[in-house]
Amino acid sequence: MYVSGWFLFGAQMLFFLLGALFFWRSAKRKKGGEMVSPEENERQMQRLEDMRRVHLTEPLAEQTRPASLTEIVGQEKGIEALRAALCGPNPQHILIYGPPGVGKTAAARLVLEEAKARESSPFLRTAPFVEIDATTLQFDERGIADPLLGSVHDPIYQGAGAFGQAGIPRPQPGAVCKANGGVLFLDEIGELHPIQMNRLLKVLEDRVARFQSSYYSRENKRIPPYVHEIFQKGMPADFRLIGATTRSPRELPPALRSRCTEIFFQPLGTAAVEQIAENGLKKAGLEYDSGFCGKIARYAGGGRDTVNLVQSLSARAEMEGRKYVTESDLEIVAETGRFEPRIQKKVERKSRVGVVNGLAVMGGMGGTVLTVEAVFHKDGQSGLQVTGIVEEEELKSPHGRSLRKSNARSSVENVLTVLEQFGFRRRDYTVHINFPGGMPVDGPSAGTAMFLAAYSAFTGAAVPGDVALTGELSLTGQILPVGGVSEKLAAAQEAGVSRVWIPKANWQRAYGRMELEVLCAGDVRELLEQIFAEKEAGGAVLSSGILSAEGLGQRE
Ligand SMILES: Nc1ncnc2c1ncn2[C@@H]1O[C@H](COP(=O)(O)OP(=O)(O)OP(=O)(O)O)[C@@H](O)[C@H]1O
Repeated sequence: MYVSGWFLFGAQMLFFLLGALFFWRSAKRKKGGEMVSPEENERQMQRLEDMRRVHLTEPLAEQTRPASLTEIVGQEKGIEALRAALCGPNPQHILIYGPPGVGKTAAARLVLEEAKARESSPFLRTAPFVEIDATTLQFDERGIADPLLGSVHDPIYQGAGAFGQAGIPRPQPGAVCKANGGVLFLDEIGELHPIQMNRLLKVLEDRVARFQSSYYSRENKRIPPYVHEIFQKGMPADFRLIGATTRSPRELPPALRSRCTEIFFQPLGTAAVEQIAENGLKKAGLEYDSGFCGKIARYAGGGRDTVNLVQSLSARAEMEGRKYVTESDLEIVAETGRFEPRIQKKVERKSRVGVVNGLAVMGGMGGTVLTVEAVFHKDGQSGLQVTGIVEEEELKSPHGRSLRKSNARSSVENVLTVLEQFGFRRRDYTVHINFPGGMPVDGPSAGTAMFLAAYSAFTGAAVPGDVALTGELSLTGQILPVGGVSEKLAAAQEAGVSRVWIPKANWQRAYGRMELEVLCAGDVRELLEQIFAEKEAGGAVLSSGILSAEGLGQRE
């Protein structure tokens, strides 16, 4: 019993000494800044080296990435605006709107390179381009980790590190500081959490990112001077913001919009997609029959889709040891990649009664042609039916979900009131207005198209199929200005429209240089005079050029 007591005491002492030795050694290492043993460090360095030695070939998507602004197809006006906003002596913050995969990121990256090469630009040759995607930023109210704005690594989260043991909070710079002196490209900026957005706006204003921590004290002598400096004066964050979004302008905070130059990138038309396909096939060294790029354009909605398709085509050809690609390759690739053929809405050129092409903008996705159909029955009854509209549309945003109600129905009511100026009496007619295609219809800007369809159905005057219109209608028949005219004109051109009427107040000289004819009118009488000028419909033309129900023998 006596011997075993001594034995136990000896074992305890040995255990204690070994523990003390271990803690002494590790404390010594940490004091010298050594967090891991030299052997472990060596092992990890070797692992990194081994990983770096592995190289796959450069994906075609990288090879085909535009290397200069001239290689970006179909965005000439957007690029011109980007250059003006960023390449001068006083670069602006910028917002780029446009559908996915049409070259927004590629253009932003390249325009900084161009700015850097200019003498007058404040961007140095070393100016960084820092890219971050707002959809990957998770908002954390405690701000423990914020890759965009930066955060403070408090000692409690630093564990056994030197700063943690000394109780020193450690500022972690975010993308706003990493972009100092260059460009911060924030993709999908519309998805940013509202609190993060407000903080970002503050950084834009101050050009400094500020850090706070309850562990920070000015009196703490153990805090290194550079950390004191950061807590007291902030960290420089002097950059130009380029935000890109697929949302429409009204979905972005006005406070952000008012600080930025807004630039719109267009959806890519068939010709642009064909050009991108051709460039991609050439870079991949593939041969193809003439007309093949046009077939690719049937499946690809944008530049990224095109590059992806070309990449898959190239992979197929390579697997089979071929240097050419065929239509059957394209069909297989499109089928397996679920590339749906693009519905290329082309307008019918023939004149029809009660059928008119309107124009609309679908969020950030660009313009589209929207058909309006009207049927009037003179059956001595009064009735109005509006069909084909999406009455309610759910909008998702970082603020939550909201419902947007279509006001197409009330716009039709306005249209009928204006039509009363032309002899229409509600009590005598059952009116049916239809919007084929089930699209969310923004009533007001489709006002003139609805009016023309109703006027045509009422009078029996056929409307040429290659005409399209946009414009809001007032109760007195004035045509009021609308938004998104450029996008609408691009969509009209793509759909084969040859003449478009827009509100007088929207007229710009540049529209006069477009392939299609752009005309404008201030009120419905002017519009009707222009559309039906010298054109016989139902055998009756009024001296003013405006057709009346009386003159035409209305459809019963
Ligand atoms: N207009 C274009 N001209 C030439 N290539 C294009 C064009 N648009 C897209 N591409 C090709 O698609 C790739 C992806 O385009 P990019 O990332 O610039 O699109 P994005 O508009 O920024 O899309 P997202 O909104 O999805 O980020 C580019 O690297 C390029 O290869």
